[in-house]
Amino acid sequence: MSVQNMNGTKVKPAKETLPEVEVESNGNGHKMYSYEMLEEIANFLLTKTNIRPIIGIICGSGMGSYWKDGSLADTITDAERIPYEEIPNFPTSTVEGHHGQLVFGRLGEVPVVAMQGRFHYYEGYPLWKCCLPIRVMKLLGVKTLMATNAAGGLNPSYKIGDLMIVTDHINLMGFAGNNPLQGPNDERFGPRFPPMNKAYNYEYRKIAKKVAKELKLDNIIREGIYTCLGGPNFETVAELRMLKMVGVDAVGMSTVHEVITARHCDMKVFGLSLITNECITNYEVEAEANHEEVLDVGKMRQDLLREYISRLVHEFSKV
Ligand SMILES: O=P(O)(O)O[C@@H]1C[C@H](O)[C@@H](CO)O1
Ligand code: HPA
Repeated sequence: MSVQNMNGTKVKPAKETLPEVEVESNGNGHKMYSYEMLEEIANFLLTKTNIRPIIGIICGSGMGSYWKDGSLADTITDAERIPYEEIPNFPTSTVEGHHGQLVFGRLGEVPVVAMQGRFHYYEGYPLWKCCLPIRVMKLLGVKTLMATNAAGGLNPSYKIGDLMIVTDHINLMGFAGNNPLQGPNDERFGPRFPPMNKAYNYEYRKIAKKVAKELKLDNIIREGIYTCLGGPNFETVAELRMLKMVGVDAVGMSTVHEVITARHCDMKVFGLSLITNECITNYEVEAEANHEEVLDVGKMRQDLLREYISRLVHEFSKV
């Protein structure tokens, strides 16, 4: 459901959030959920479904979360949908294009759980809370995270509608001292100082390129470096020029902290960006980035994404 704001733009109405039960301080003014609380959330979900997912999929903006018919999350069979509002102590989605539910079911034979809607820093959630579902997935038995996102194409050779296999990321928010792993470390999830040089699984990336070739997607498949800014504003020309200089290929507002959280708890990760708009690095250009275009490109590519990701799930499940 959406309402119009004063400018006539469609926005999601604010939802009432459940009262938070916060038990541990992360030493930075924020409170975090304990391992036991996350276990409670996972156990609650396990009572709601018989599906035991091994792959978790995060649907990016407009990529299965908004366009109800034919979207990736709607392709899942034996689907059991659990709205975020019904999950105790779970955040809620506030962004248009992020439906706000977990979908348990199967893609082919493979048991999966899809997040039809993710949480972003700009919604007001601290990074650890944006990433809470990843740890819940881990406790559900998920071994592999497939994080998809909509992103602006900064690499000049990229075109709108291209798919970028993420080879690596630059954690810009981390440079500014903001990290989802900040605070006391619970070794049951992972080590205090996790390595990040193998963030995006090499084998998966090879498979993704092979499958893209088989599906004749060679002309739209790219590989590159993603970075996340806090949002919600899109970037200035000067910011984009700077990001280009340091080797960024695609710019978004998510994924990096999710991947860090997933790697911390030893999940294997695959990242995929849909290039939904061109990053404008020239003051003479009239066009402006906007969320509607992001959602429209998601819709334009939904059939292709559904086919590609379903194939990848099948291949990844064999590794
Ligand atoms: O959830 P993702 O990262 O796919 O969403 C991108 C970033 C912003 O949330 C939004 C901007 O249009 O799309
Ligand atoms: O150009 C962008 N910048 C940041 N986030 C985005 N998400 C989609 N497009 C963009």
